[in-house]
Amino acid sequence: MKADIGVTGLAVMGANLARNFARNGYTVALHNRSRARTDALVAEHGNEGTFIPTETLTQLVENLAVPRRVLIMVKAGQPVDDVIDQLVPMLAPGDIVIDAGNSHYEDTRRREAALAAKDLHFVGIGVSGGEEGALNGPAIMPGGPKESYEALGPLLEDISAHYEGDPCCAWIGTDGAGHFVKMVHNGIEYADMQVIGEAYDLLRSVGGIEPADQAGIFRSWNSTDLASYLIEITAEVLGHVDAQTGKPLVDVIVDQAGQKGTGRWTAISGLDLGSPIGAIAESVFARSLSSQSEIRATAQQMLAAGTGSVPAPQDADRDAFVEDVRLALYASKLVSYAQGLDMLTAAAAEYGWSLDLGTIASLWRDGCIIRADLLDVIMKAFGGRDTSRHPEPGTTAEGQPSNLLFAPEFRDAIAAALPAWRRVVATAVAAGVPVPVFSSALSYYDGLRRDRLPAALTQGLRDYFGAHTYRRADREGTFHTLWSGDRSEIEA
Ligand SMILES: NC(=O)C1=CN([C@@H]2O[C@H](COP(=O)(O)OP(=O)(O)OC[C@H]3O[C@@H](n4cnc5c(N)ncnc54)[C@H](OP(=O)(O)O)[C@@H]3O)[C@@H](O)[C@H]2O)C=CC1
Ligand SMILES: O=C(CO)[C@H](O)[C@H](O)COP(=O)(O)O
Repeated sequence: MKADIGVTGLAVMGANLARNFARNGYTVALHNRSRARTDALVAEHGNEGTFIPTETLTQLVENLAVPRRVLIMVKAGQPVDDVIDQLVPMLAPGDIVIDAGNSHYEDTRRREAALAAKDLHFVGIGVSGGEEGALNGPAIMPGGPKESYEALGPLLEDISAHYEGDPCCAWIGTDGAGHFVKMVHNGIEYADMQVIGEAYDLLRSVGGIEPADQAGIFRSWNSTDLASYLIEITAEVLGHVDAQTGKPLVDVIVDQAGQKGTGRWTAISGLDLGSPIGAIAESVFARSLSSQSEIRATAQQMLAAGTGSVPAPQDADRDAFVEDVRLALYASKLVSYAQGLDMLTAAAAEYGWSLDLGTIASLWRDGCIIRADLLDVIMKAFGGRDTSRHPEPGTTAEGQPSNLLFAPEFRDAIAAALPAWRRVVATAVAAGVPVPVFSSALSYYDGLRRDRLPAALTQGLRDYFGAHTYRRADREGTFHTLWSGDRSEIEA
């Protein structure tokens, strides 16, 4: 008996994906660099399906049906190259190598080109959903050659999450497109968590609402248009009491947020593409600032003067404040999604990918960390799922808004939230509570809408010190003012 797929790398994600394939009726060959993980998986879960444990990559390959499908789920970076280098000499044209880790999309582009030259298919897929998603159904974002999706897609769709019958998996685009989309998913994930954190901080620092009571507030918000996995688990975390101290767990956890790199990559790519993704970038910087423990400790002594404060709202005012914060959170969240999707459009143009925003939003409706009711509305705003990527019926991508915020339902929602959003940012500034994403998102929104931006002055200054020239609003051409001469204007 040959296996339908081989999985190498059996830590949290690989082991759970392998079990997911097996539970869906596929025969799975298993391999891990150190044998112990393979043995543990078979010992603990061998009854969940048909596994073929192997000791070496050679054995793994020998046990695969043709075309061979090998899924790599090892630590991102050099380990992926190491495994590919070992696998390639053992594979034959038409075989498929799948990298399902959080690899950088440029690495995926490089690896895809190298394997294509050997007539091998290399498929970089983004997987989201953490440990539980990997086992029970993650969101899957596969890139790579479209023809490889014929041999691989059905397996991936079977193990993916499903939203109202639609698999949360569809071919995304060539080479690194799948990993790029997963990277942006994570960038949005960073912003989502940061706006939740800012809401929590405001409710506590200004509203005087303790974590246990906030758990109830977040639980109630999960029945509004904020309904999402992250809001749901926020209620769980805020409601959890530390068994050792009796304090809310959130008060015991060190306030320094970790990061493994995908958020940073999103911010860097945004800069490279010229995409204004300030809300996402601010969420990365917020984690960086949180981790600067020494400088923060010094600043608390050196920069103590002028700490803001506002009176805590009482009773009815408090309810109004809570609702204001909810609306500010929702508006800021919409802006970060708009920025992430806008960045996908920029990347599609840069890399020649045909990214369909409706399809991408549809994949994020379930299984992934940013899953939210909102994503079904976003999918519909972008014309639904592209049927050419998936056999299910759907509408065409024609008439898509050029920015999420232009879709009527979101334009109206933000307009309704705007007064509350401004009040919340103003209150936060007065109280000295940092709200980098609430405020950056609001500035993005205001910046988009403003008829004249101070960029005109920036251009004037650039022309003054560097003869960088400027365009005029009243006629065609490029101009330079002779600043150190008679200050007449010449056509450049
Ligand atoms: N954890 C999560 O929630 C998510 C993780 N991901 C991504 O999935 C991938 C796997 O994540 P996770 O399961 O957490 O595992 P880790 O990222 O912790 O990687 C551990 C695995 O990599 C193997 N490994 C490390 N170096 C090498 C090497 N040089 N050669 C061969 N194998 C090596 C380890 O083998 P050994 O046992 O021998 O040490 C082990 O199987 C990562 O890219 C991660 O970013 C994606 C979505 C969610
Ligand atoms: O990909 C994921 C979820 O979608 C991983 O959990 C990833 O590790 C999250 O990023 P970070 O560790 O930087 O918060």
